[in-house]
Amino acid sequence: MVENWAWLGSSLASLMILLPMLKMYFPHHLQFYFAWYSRKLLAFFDPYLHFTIPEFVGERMKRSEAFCAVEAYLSASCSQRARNFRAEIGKDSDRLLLSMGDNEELTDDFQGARLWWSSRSHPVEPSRSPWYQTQQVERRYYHLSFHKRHRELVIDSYLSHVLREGRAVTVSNRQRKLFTNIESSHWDFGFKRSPWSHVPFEHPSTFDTLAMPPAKKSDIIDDLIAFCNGKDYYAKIGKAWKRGYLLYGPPGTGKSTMIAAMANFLDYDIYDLELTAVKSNTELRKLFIETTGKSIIVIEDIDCSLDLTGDRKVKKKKSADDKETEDKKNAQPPLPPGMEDREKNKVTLSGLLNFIDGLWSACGGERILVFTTNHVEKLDPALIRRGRMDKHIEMPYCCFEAFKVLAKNYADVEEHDIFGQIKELLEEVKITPADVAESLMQKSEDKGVVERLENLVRVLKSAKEETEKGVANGSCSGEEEGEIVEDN
Ligand SMILES: Nc1ncnc2c1ncn2[C@@H]1O[C@H](COP(=O)(O)OP(=O)(O)OP(=O)(O)O)[C@@H](O)[C@H]1O
Ligand SMILES: [Mg+2]
Repeated sequence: MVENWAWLGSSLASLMILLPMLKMYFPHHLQFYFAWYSRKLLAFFDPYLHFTIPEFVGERMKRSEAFCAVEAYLSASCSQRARNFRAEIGKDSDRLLLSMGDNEELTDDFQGARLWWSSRSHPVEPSRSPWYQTQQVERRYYHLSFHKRHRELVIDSYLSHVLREGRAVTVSNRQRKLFTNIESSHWDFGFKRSPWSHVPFEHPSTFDTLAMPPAKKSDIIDDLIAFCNGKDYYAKIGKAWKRGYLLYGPPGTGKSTMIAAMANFLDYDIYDLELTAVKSNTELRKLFIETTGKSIIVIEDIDCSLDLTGDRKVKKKKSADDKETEDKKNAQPPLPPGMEDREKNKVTLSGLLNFIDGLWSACGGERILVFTTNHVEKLDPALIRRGRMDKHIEMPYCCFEAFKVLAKNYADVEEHDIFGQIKELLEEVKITPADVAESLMQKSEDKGVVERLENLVRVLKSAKEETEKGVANGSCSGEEEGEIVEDN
């Protein structure tokens, strides 16, 4: 019975939509009366309310965000219950996205209310405007019916539930991207080109394959989970929903690998910001505004990116040296025009600090900032203080626990007699996970597990000899406790 009412209601609603197309056949005054009376009739008999969500909206016929969210929301139940599908290849994706086919109907239950969704389409009237001609022959829309006693529930809760869930499905279906900034001379906002270019993000690193002490790893995972579930908490404490991580340690200890693992864990995009290609603080802000939520913004090797370290000191010293500098400048010939711009336009420490936690940093929400460095001691304390870089993570040399992860990944071995010897050597020798991984890597078919473990023992022994030789000669190998090895 209920279904019959819903059917009657939705049929009359469809008639309303089709009415404009009947204008060719009905005189204008009749069209008006017909529509008016049928609406009255519908309201009198039909206890059901109806929503229509068209695919394209606005003068420019943009695809409606609400339509996309509903489509994604219904795609989950559609793959299980529908008999008639539409399948499309998602943008930048190699997956088929399923949606309801024409005239397909689905029911949905929400907090005790039953709702009916259907997918419809109607032919497109040819445009009279010579400027706007569309290629489409039909226009799709979703139709929702429910009993009027659920009006408040649907308007207050159900529709936001559909939007939220639909957006979440869209995020998980999307092909994640790795962005990099384009030189500003190639930016073209007139044609709505972004200052970022991108490729699909396909790095396979995960926290399972990341070699580091387990306690440290689970601490980072817990921190990430708390961040991505913390929308309400951040709002409550009045803090922008973002978190900064500083990853520091010698080359080859897995800083970049960790960033990829973080992105895969959280299902985020990555914006890899090449700071040396950014000419000014204004450009930096523009780049930031063009990033989206659910992303990690990375600045690798922050100590090498720009001369950010001395900026504040320079400012302080400046007043004392002002006169002297001014005199020197006056004595020198003027810089050529291009060079003058370069001198003026560069990213400064205060520009970068603004980028991290100024007013603009709150736009978009749900963003993680990661800085990496081999030389943490060179960074200005203002740049990495808690609140800007909230969590400092040292990426250490390879310990036995980390080795076990690498042995499992690279050689498929979890326990072996040689492990004892390796454990002792790792306690005496500083070696990066990258070097251990290289020794364990299978380079030819005939190299078995034992050969690869023995190869690692050889590498560790020769590293130990090197260190001992260095100590005997009284020369420092540059690898004292806590010291960071120079990247040659
Ligand atoms: N902790 C680790 N866990 C798993 N693999 C690692 C780890 N550290 C290094 N590797 C391996 O070594 C290679 C180099 O690591 P990665 O590029 O992450 O080092 P990095 O710390 O970013 O070095 P750099 O400071 O030179 O940028 C990676 O491709 C990865 O295979
Ligand atoms: Mg790196």
